[in-house]
Amino acid sequence: MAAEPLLSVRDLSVAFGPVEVVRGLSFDVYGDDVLALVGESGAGKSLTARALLGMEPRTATVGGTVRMRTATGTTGVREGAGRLWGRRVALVPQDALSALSPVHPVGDQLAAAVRSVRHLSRRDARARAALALERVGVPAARARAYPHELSGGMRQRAVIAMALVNEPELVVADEPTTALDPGLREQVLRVLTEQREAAGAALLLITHDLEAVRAHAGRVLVMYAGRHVESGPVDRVFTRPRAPYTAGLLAALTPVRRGRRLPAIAGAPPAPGALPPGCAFAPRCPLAEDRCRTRSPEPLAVDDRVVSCHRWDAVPGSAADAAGLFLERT
Ligand SMILES: Nc1ncnc2c1ncn2[C@@H]1O[C@H](COP(=O)(O)OP(=O)(O)OP(=O)(O)O)[C@@H](O)[C@H]1O
Repeated sequence: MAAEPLLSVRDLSVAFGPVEVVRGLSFDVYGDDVLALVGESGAGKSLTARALLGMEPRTATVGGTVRMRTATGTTGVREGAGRLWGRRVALVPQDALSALSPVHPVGDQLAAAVRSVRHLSRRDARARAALALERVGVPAARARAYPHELSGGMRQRAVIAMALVNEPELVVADEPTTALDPGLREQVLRVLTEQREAAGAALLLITHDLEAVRAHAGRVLVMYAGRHVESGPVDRVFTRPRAPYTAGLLAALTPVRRGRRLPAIAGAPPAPGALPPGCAFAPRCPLAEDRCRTRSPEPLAVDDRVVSCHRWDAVPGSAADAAGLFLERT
């Protein structure tokens, strides 16, 4: 891992009017990283990604800083984030149709993207586009197809090619395979991770699929109700979660006691604007005590990770035992 992060996010907040839906979020992405962002629906994962790209909704107010390392060693800031789009940072969205124009063949769209950042002839740009499509498994002959003429899997491959064609340093993929049939998801995700590796780009992967995180990510950041819960190396966090919320999420992966699995943590996250005082997870947490209900935990460096939980040292030492905390309550 490079000593200096490619992307540094500090105290990021995203608010709609008085309601903060992302709050005090800090993390780094390194040049060779696959960082997964996980958490239940509404945790603020997509808005975090959009804010990094300068693509947040117009009604949102973004605070904090996002800095990106430049070739000269100085840093860029979020004020320029809109301009980073397409060149240094690229997005793979959930829905391929929203990323592609319905009225142009995919090859032409890729070639236009190439020409938007490079002075190349049409022919050279088209050749580059065809190569990018071939790399992700879209045969050259399909470059002339319109998006609606491609299958869902092929379309998502084309979007991955589009994201990588201008050799970005960071790819942000927001649930890149959710819209696909389950059988195709792993295949397309593998294409994305292999291609980003070949291109030497870092990947910020937003997903609900914890198996995919285990298979493809090096580090993970768990969010709850817009805040940081736990972050660190996947192999460590998945085998020994330090925050009860992480343990509860992982319970879906870990057979606890006589093969029983927990389908989901009981209860639901709080609505934005109605967060309880203290730790937002306290009402659902089997380990919560008084201080959890009154004081919000600050991120703390513990061994190989950062954890935002007052009770981290009371979490059992294995993922299965920690998941068992939640089983007691079902
Ligand atoms: N344009 C908007 N206006 C107001 N609130 C919004 C807007 N977009 C998102 N939100 C709210 O912000 C919170 C975080 O949304 P976000 O889409 O980032 O969550 P997420 O973690 O990506 O969820 P999912 O996994 O379902 O995609 C949610 O409670 C959502 O309702």
